[in-house]
Formats: sequence, C-alpha cells, structure tokens
Amino acid sequence: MNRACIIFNPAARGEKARRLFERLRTTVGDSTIRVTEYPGDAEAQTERAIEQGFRIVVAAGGDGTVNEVVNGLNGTSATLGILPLGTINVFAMELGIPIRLERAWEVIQRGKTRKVDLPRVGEQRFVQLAGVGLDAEILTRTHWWTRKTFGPLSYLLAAFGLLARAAPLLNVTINGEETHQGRFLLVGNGRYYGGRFPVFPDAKLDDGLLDGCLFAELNAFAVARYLQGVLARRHTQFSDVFYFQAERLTVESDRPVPLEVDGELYGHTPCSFSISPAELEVIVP
Ligand SMILES: Nc1ncnc2c1ncn2[C@@H]1O[C@H](COP(=O)(O)OP(=O)(O)OP(=O)(O)O)[C@@H](O)[C@H]1O
Repeated sequence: MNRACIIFNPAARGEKARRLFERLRTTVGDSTIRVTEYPGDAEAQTERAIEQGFRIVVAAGGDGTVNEVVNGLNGTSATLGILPLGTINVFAMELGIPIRLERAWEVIQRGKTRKVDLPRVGEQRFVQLAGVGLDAEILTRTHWWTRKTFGPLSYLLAAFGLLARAAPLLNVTINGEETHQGRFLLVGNGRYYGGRFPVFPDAKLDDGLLDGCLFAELNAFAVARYLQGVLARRHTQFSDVFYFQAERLTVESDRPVPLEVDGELYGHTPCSFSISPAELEVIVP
C-alpha cells in the first residue's frame, strides 16, 4: 500500500470518536495518524500531508471530515480513503464501505479504487449532498452541544419553530435554461440523504450529473407527507416535488437563505452548483 496519512476527527460522533483513538492506533499499526484540533483543521492537515508526499489521505470521521479532506486534496491526484467514525457516514454508506473500523481498514489496505464525480457549490467541493432552506436553517438554530445532548430531538424542535413561518421562495435555474420555484432544495451526488433515505433515486456517483429535489411547500403537513413519500420511494411522483438532473444550477431568493454542504453550514443564497465528472479517486470495497 502507498503511504497513507490518516486524519482523525476526535469530535466526530458527538465527541464519541475520541474514545476510538486507541482502537484506531492498534488497527492501523505504524501508519501515520494526525488528530484534528478544530473545525476546518482536516482540510489544513490534508494540504500538509500532500505537501509531505502522502499519496493517500484517509478521513477518519463522518461526512464533515470527508468533506474537509476532499477540499484539502484540492484537485490533486491523491486518493481518498474513509474510516467511517461519524454519526451517520452517508458517503461511506453510499460506497458500501463497512462501518466496522477493522473491516474498513482492510478495504483501505486492499486499495481498490474508483473515480467519482465531485460536485461544488461556488468553489466548495462536497461529496454527498447539499441543502438550501429547511435543513440548513435547522443547523443555524441548533448549537453543537444541543445536538450532542439531545441528538435528533434537537433537530425536531428547531424544525417545529421553522415550519410555523413562511419560508422564502427559491428560484432554481437548471443548466441556465428553465427556472422552477420551491421552498426547499436538496442537491445530491449519490442516492442517500441523512441515512439510508433514497431522496435521489436516479443518482449515480459517476454519471456527471447533480440530482435535485425541489419541494414546493414548507409546512408541517407537507413535510410529513414528503417524509412519508421518501420512505415509500414515491416522493418523486408528487405534483409538488420537482425531481431533476443537471450539470449546473443556480439558486436565488429575495432574501439570503442558508445553505449546508455534507451536513455543515456553508453560506447562503445566491449560489451556483456545478459538477466535475470523475474528479475524485476513492478507495472502495
Ligand atoms: N478537534 C475538533 N474539535 C471540534 N470540532 C472538530 C474537530 N475536528 C473536526 N471538527 C468538526 O467536527 C464536525 C463533525 O464532524 P463529522 O461530520 O466528521 O462527524 P459527525 O457529524 O459525527 O458525522 P456525520 O456528518 O457523518 O453524521 C465537523 O464540523 C468538523 O469540522
């Protein structure tokens, strides 16, 4: 195996990953492990690892850590490895990477790779998904310690507050051609959102296309119906859900609406999405 640098996020899984350090150390033997010290540090540490000649950088954490490592790779030809130590690990799930640390490390040692597309919003790369509206608003309203203490309940409470108000209208222009309106947009590279929920049923990681789901309504009743639709794999047939595939899209609104990428807050509207086909090489089972 080429020289790998493992970037470990002790704050993943609501700080529970910290307890896995010794197990990680034992599993990876004398491979290099670097521990992140603050949010954003995985990106800086990845850039350093590349300068030092590492050809494989392994994100040991959740989707946020993978996102930072990918942004640190910054278009270089180095390969991404994943040890899924986060809460949900949607991208690892999408790639079929085992959740058990020792098995995920075996996958990295075998070193089989695959090329996947890399979407961007502005200059920021993301691996799995982005959201404009509801989910990003919820992140603005839940502090990390409430998330850590109350888990999914903190999201639910924030959502109740938000759904009582009218959400701004989003104008989504696809491939510079047609514009559609809605109040909540999800953009995906793979099929899953937030777990094994197939919000983007036609998505492929290597088709050169972004998948989008634009929801027209945003009140408690509509959201409950959308959730049911996703679980029953019928939401793309709803008349108030617009499902599409695109090479690029822009989102505009009367007032700034927050945006999240791979589960972390990142800016607000207006924003533009694009995708680079087969830009990322990643180790897979
Ligand atoms: N040393 C650190 N102290 C505090 N936060 C950190 C540190 N290192 C990284 N972070 C931040 O931890 C956050 C959560 O990381 P990550 O997404 O990997 O885990 P997760 O939320 O448990 O997983 P998932 O997104 O898959 O559910 C990221 O925003 C990252 O920037």
